[in-house]
Amino acid sequence: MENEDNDRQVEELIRTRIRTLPNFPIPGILFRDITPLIGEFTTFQEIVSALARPYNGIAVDFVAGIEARGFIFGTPLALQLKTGFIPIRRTGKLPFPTIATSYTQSYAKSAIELHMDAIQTGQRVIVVDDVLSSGGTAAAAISLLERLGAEVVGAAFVIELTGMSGRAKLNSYAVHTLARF
Ligand SMILES: O=P(O)(O)OC[C@H]1O[C@H](OP(=O)(O)OP(=O)(O)O)[C@H](O)[C@@H]1O
Ligand SMILES: Nc1ncnc2[nH]cnc12
Repeated sequence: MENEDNDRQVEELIRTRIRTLPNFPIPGILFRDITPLIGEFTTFQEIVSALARPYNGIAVDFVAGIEARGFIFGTPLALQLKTGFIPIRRTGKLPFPTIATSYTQSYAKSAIELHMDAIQTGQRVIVVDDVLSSGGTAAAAISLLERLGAEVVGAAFVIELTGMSGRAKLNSYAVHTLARF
């Protein structure tokens, strides 16, 4: 009950603070700008604590964040859960040998990669990003992690765009989102 009240309060906080801009970055996209959520300490802290809540007491080896906005929430989440952090980056940015994949997300095509030594088989990972929309980005990140033998124990997002079927794309994973639009 206490957790449900907390969840409702955090969802309300996000709904009040998020900034919504039409036609960015391309016509037809209603862009959900998370910068007001991180510009103020208590809001940022509430959001990171809410992201962590389902994983408190669960064995997790790493939080993996997806460039760029996934880094903003992923690194404080890793510190809160006392895990290491794995950056999943756009291709060409990581210096050590990598595995890569290309994907389509809501308004662009892109490619991401992961250092080949980032994970040992069986290590338990949570994937984090700011927005779950089509799920293309998160599914690509999960596929890379699983190619290295990771066990993906959850995928956490600050915002879920419910009309975009990202949750259906990730239906074999435990998806945790803080606010739905
Ligand atoms: O569910 P999807 O349709 O895949 O969309 C979600 C992705 O889109 C945004 O990233 P973007 O590619 O704009 O990159 P950024 O984080 O570098 O801004 C967002 O941060 C997610 O990573
Ligand atoms: N509508 C949207 N707003 C912000 N980030 C997004 N990533 C994918 N779709 C998005």
